[in-house]
Amino acid sequence: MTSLAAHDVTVSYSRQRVLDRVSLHIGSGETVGLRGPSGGGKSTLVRVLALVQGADAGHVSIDGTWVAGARHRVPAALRTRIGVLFQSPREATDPRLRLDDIISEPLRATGHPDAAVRERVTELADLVGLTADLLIRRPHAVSDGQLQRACLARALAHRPSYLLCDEATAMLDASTQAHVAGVLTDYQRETGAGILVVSHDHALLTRWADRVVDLQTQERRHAATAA
Ligand SMILES: Nc1ncnc2c1ncn2[C@@H]1O[C@H](COP(=O)(O)OP(=O)(O)OP(=O)(O)O)[C@@H](O)[C@H]1O
Repeated sequence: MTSLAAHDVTVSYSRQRVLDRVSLHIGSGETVGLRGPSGGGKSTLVRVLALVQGADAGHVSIDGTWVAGARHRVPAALRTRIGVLFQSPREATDPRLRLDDIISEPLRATGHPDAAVRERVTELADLVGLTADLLIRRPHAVSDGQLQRACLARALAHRPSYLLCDEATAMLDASTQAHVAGVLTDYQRETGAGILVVSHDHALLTRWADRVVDLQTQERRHAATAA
């Protein structure tokens, strides 16, 4: 099965071990929920899976290709197969950029020509429901929900095979939350993408995910094995 997977990933910050031999896989077409206590390392695991943060031990594989190291050593062709959506769109965007520039960032970074970028931005804006008048505004002039839609468009820019959603709908009102979930579900149906949904909201996870992984339970299992 094709999958994005963490294999025995361990991460510590100073002396604090945040992830201890954590393994998790997200199969193509599958939606996996991830829950765990606050500060338990969920966002750290997302960054490791997104290939933007290295692990102290263990590694990540994407469709059978094993990856080691942090972002700068990972080829763009692998990185662009993973899209990430974070909780706070304001922290995840440059306040000086217009929404259309935010959406086009990953395409420009990989050297797409201007005409192709413009065409793809229009397509993505349509997909997430952003009108032309919103695309020329900067983050301060749009709502959190509108900005999160731009972040969703940016996450989909390279048509990723895997999408990691880190509390991505937690700050949104119910209707924007449903819209974002709908766009992701449609995208998954069309492309067979695998999706990881990190959330504290148990009801949301059981409604949305095919299976739910509890980070704490997984780490306790290791502790029991080691004892
Ligand atoms: N770059 C960093 N440097 C030092 N400590 C960090 C760093 N990033 C995270 N931490 C710490 O690691 C622990 C795990 O953080 P992380 O954000 O991964 O957990 P989380 O499960 O996503 O938490 P939450 O559910 O509250 O968002 C926390 O104690 C956090 O303070």
